[in-house]
Amino acid sequence: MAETRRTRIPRPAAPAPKPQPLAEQENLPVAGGRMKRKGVSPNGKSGPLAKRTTATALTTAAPRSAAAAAPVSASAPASAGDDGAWEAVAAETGWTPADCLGHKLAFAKRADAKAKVEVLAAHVKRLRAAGWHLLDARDRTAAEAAETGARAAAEAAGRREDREAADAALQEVQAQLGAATAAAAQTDKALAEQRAQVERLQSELAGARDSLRQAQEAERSAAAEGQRLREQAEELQAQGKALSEMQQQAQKYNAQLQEYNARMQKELQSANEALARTQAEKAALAEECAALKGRVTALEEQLAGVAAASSSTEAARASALEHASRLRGEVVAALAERNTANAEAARLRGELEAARKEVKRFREATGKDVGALEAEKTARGALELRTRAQAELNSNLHEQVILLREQKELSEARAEKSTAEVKKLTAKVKKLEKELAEAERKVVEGEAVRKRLHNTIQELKGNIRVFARVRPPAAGEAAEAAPGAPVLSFPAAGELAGRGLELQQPAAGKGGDAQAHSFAFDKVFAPQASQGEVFEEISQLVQSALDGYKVCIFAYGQTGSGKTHTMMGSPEEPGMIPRAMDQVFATARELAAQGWRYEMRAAMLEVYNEELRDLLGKGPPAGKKHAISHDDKAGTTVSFLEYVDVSQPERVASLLERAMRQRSVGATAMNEQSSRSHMVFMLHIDGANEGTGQKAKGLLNLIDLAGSERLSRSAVTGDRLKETQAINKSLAALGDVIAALGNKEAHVPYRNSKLTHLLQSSLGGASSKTLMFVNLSPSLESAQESLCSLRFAAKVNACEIGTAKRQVTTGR
Ligand SMILES: Nc1ncnc2c1ncn2[C@@H]1O[C@H](COP(=O)(O)OP(=O)(O)OP(=O)(O)O)[C@@H](O)[C@H]1O
Repeated sequence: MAETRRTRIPRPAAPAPKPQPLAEQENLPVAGGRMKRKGVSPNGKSGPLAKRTTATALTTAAPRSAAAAAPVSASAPASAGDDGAWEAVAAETGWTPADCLGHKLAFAKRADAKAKVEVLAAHVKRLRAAGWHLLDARDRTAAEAAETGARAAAEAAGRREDREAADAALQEVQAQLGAATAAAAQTDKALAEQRAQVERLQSELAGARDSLRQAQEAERSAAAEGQRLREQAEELQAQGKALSEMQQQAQKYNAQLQEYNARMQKELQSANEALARTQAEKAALAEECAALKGRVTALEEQLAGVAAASSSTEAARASALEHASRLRGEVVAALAERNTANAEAARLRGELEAARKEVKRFREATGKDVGALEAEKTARGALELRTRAQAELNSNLHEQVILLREQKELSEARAEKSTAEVKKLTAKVKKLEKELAEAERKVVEGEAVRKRLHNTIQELKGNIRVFARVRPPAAGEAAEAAPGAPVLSFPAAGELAGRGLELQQPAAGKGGDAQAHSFAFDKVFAPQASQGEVFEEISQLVQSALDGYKVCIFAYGQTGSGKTHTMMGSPEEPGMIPRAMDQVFATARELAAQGWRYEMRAAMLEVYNEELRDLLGKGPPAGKKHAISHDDKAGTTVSFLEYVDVSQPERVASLLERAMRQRSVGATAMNEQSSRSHMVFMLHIDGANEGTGQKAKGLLNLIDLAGSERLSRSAVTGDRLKETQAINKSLAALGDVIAALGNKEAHVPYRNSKLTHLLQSSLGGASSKTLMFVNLSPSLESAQESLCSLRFAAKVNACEIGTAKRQVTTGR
């Protein structure tokens, strides 16, 4: 039909669509209908649709008979169509163009030739309309094909350009990455130098502080010694003064005593003399009295003789009377003399009595008698001796005072020297402190640069990273796929050194070939890598939690591949969790110098058979369950979960021990101590900077996942089978979440497992950073499991999750 039409009315041939490469066709975007509807070719010129319009115009312009349709057989539809109006024919007959082409004409038996010709002409018109219609359809299809081809070519060109631009951007990013890495290395070096300088300055400062402390101590002890000596000297001086006063007083008293003694002796002597004189006078008077008594007696005898003789003679009596009167005169005189002597004796007796009284009075007044005076003398002698001794002591003390004064002067000189040294040291300390402050400022600046670079590198590398770690072979464990071909090997040089890993899968049967599978990750740790080396690589990530990021580090791998060893480790070789805690505390202490204060709360729980279990607390009350909730402000919370304040680092070790004891441990055919649950350590970090008013809210999740082995291999039944199914389900859910994040899907199936629901805010959120360890056993019998783990890890590694933003708020 098309060909027939082409002979009658030549139509411009539509350009054949260019065949497109399959890949490009596959890559065609679904959009494009808009251009088709508008009838504009992708290059902007008139496209096939325009051509079709031209062809239609030609057809319309062609002379066509307008004969009316002749009646045909009763079975044929009535013809009323015209040349170009297939739609009219179709409306009239209800045919499709194929019906029309396949229609057989049937004439009425008695129809004459004219009628037949008319029927024929009418059918020819219908056929022509059908032909035109089919040609139009072909043209349209060809035009659409051409349009699609052109658009595909344009889009392919666009995609090529995009790819080239992407390549250029990638190169630029790689160059940036290189530059950033170099800058980071330089900064690290500068930081290390600054740290070394700070350490040197700190040690100098510590030395200077020690010397200063020593000097200050020496100064203090010298001052104390000086003070003690001064006090001693003052005491001695006071003692000396008191002693000299005492001595003076004693001397004065002594002199007084001596004076008094002399006076008393003089008085005693005069009293003794007076006594002796009085006694002598008394004796003389007694003698005179006795002599006078003898004379009186003799005179009385004479008188008696005279009186006797008077009787004999009167004359004699007169003379005798005369003599008697004379004698009487003499007696009177003698009596008067005797009275005088008696009066004198009485006076002397009175004097003696007075002298005695005086002596008595003196004795009473002094309480001393001669013996006492002797004792006084002896005491005075002793006093003199003491005085002499005191004088000696005094002179000794004086010498000591001089000595102490000299010592004091020496100490003062030393103290002055020390003070000068202290001043010098203080100035040095001040200088060192200034240098230290400067160095610390530089460190702070370096720290800020480090953070920036770390985050830039992290952004460039993507916020989900994968590290592979292969444990050493256990005793008796075969680790070769074929002689000399280890199951897991590591490229020692080239681009993949430190990042590449090759797995040799043993031949399936005899004569088969071993298969090699190559993988590349962000980092690969060979069996000899120590815990410290591994931690070194994640320390920056751990640091991010203090900077306000939500960090999630988990260990994935089959049972017995070294997950628990990597995350928890042993007391001899502590794993990532204890090391991370140490680093967090150490860094928090360092950041305190920049005004940061942190509050840290830890919780530990396990996800066992899709149930949460608190490893530190008692768990929910009977009939209740732990419930997970996420809130922008409060972050992730789990009801009835015990959060422990770990601002004191000493508490962490015992917490980890407690949690590990509580963790569900069961035995499988793979590992006698296989952990059958996912263990999650959560550390909430709330930081506030007093100086700047900044606040940072970070979260560190460290997860030891349960073993990922396949059911067939772990040979478990019953409860263990249920456990393994639950583990596999949650691991699959974790993979799905990561894949959905990587594909930027609108819905991320966090709620498909308790583990992913719990980690929702830390996986793929705006401020989250994720690292996965894929732990591998080097054993031959684990090769298949290792391959599964590596494939899972490779899928995770291929995901690119958006740029993380730290949760820092400013302002008070
Ligand atoms: N890097 C390593 N260096 C030395 N020994 C290791 C290393 N990794 C693992 N091991 C040892 O291998 C054994 C199994 O390791 P581990 O218990 O950590 O495995 P796992 O993956 O946690 O197993 P499960 O999933 O059953 O808990 C342990 O005895 C552990 O000490």
